[in-house]
Amino acid sequence: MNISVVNHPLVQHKLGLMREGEISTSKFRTLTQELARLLAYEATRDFQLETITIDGWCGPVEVQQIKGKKVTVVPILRAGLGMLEGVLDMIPSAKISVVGLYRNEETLEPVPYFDKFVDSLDERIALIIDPMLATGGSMVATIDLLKRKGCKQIKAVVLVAAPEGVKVVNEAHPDVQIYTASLDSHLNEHGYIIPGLGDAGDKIFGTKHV
Ligand SMILES: O=P(O)(O)OC[C@H]1O[C@H](OP(=O)(O)OP(=O)(O)O)[C@H](O)[C@@H]1O
Ligand SMILES: O=c1cc[nH]c(=O)[nH]1
Ligand SMILES: [Mg+2]
Repeated sequence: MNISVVNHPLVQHKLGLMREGEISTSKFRTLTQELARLLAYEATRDFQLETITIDGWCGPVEVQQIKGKKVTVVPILRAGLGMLEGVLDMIPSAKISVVGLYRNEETLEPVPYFDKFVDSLDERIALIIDPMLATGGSMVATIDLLKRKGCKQIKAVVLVAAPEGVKVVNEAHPDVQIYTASLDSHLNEHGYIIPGLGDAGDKIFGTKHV
């Protein structure tokens, strides 16, 4: 399976804090951004470097810089917005493409309602961000959209993934690597990840799930 579970102690500790049932909106939001930063760090580990010479304080000095990688970060609305600032902290020059999808709570199918992509997607690596990968429908739909626009290099960064969703993404798009803080147990009968985090969008935005 194309999945990297980031087992760094900071990641696991912060994820543990997020699982608290009565967590406040403010704490959940802060931890989402912190985890997004750490997962972005891992998801960019294979970016290549090149050596260049710059004018240093005592003359020319060789330094390393990331080689020709243009990045677009792709938050899936709404909940993906909760990770955006954290990822941009690590990749400040990234351009942002937005995909709006919500999951129909009865059919569990993704319903598209918005998209806006940056240009030159064929030259960019896309980092899709969404806290939850449940059935995988929303992630597959987003990857489909990006590929249709010419994007060739795509990674998915999620806080928590369900095995069912990972399988769906792997089967549809075996070239897409998934980075996550946890591969959880399973989905319940409503398509929620167990143990999961509950409804991440509602927790980030402070809306009540009824
Ligand atoms: O893997 P899937 O089964 O497709 O489910 C995951 C999707 O569901 C959630 O979004 P939701 O539909 O709740 O929208 P929201 O972000 O607006 O709350 C989550 O943020 C993912 O986008
Ligand atoms: O567990 C889940 C599944 C979908 N969306 C969420 O926010 N949480
Ligand atoms: Mg939601």
